[in-house]
Amino acid sequence: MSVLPCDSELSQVSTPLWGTVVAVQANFYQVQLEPGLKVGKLKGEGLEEDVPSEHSQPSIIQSVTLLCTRRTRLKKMGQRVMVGDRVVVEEPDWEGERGAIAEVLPRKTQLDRPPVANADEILLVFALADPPLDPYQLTRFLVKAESTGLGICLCLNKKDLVSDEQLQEWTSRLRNWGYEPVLISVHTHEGLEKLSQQLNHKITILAGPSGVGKSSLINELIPDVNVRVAAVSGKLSRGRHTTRHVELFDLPAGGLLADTPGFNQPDIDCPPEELAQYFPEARHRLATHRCQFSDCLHRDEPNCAVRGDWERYEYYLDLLENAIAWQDRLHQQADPESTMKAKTKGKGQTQYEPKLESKKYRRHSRRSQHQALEEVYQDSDES
Ligand SMILES: Nc1nc2c(ncn2[C@@H]2O[C@H](COP(=O)(O)OP(=O)(O)OP(=O)(O)O)[C@@H](O)[C@H]2O)c(=O)[nH]1
Ligand SMILES: [Zn+2]
Repeated sequence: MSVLPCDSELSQVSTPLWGTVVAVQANFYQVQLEPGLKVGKLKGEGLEEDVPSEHSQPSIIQSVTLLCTRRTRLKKMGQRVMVGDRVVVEEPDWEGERGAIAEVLPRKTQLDRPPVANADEILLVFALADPPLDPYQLTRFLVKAESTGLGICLCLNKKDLVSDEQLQEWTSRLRNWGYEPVLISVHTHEGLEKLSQQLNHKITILAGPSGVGKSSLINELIPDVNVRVAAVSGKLSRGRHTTRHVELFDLPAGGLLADTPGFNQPDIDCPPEELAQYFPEARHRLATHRCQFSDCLHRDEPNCAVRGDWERYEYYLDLLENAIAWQDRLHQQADPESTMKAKTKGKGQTQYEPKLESKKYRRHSRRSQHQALEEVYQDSDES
């Protein structure tokens, strides 16, 4: 802990203290205080105990983390405290490194999976090779990232494993999708400086499939963290059961990075009519042209502005089925009888039978239904 005397800023002596929640463990919150002022002197550094008086010296305290509880009042209000929350801390116990969260500031953004408040950006990491870059999987991740409304930084790692031609091909292909990838190699350090600049002073959520080098990248960006790295083959991916545990790491140049295994298998759980907005190619088309029908799903409707020969249109159609399946499931959960029709049997008994699926969303492939089921199981597994 560094303590810098600073007489000139006496007027700013800070109670309450402000901080950012960097980790949540049961009912405890690690709050990293913003560099600020404290009246008094620190024990254990040859200084006497904290006794505020007119002779007390104010000190700037940098990078102090306090283990905090949440004030009962917040609990009663049902105020949730999330990683990334900006909070007011009261009653700091400097020696015991404890405190109490008295207030949560309004959130700029909020993600529920993973649970992170105030994130600015998603850093989506894929590898150019080993594992091979799969455009469909990349699209799923991109759509999921787009649906959060946060900024997206697409980063392609393992540049050292591919030829210049392949790099060129991927770059121009992704530009056509609407993305400008940052090409890096954690092994050779290429591109890392540019990437670090991109992350400065932001809360960034790291996402990407297993084996692409996320842990290696964290270790490189934050040298004292030491996140486990393993060979691609024979390694269990970081388990789903840690999904809800999110921690923010301090980036040396300012900014926080959240490592979130929970993003490894993105489900497409958005309303079908929103999906096109998550494809930059479709977004651009809709910015200049209109479909004939305002509720067009851009499949086979006449005079559709989105349908066309852009590369990912087939992926759009596929993910649309996922989104429709998700919405059907949601309707079913909300009102189980809505997908059943009543049939009167003899003796006045009523029995429910499944209705045909609603007209508008009738085209389900076996594949999307199968995926939907998998997702249901995943969800129940996690809760
Ligand atoms: N050739 C090459 N290999 C890399 C590079 N970055 C990481 N790797 C290797 O890729 C493998 C996987 O790296 P990890 O950092 O564990 O990948 P991860 O994304 O954290 O994987 P999960 O923990 O499963 O999510 C390791 O063997 C790394 O040494 C790179 O730039 N070039
Ligand atoms: Zn359309």
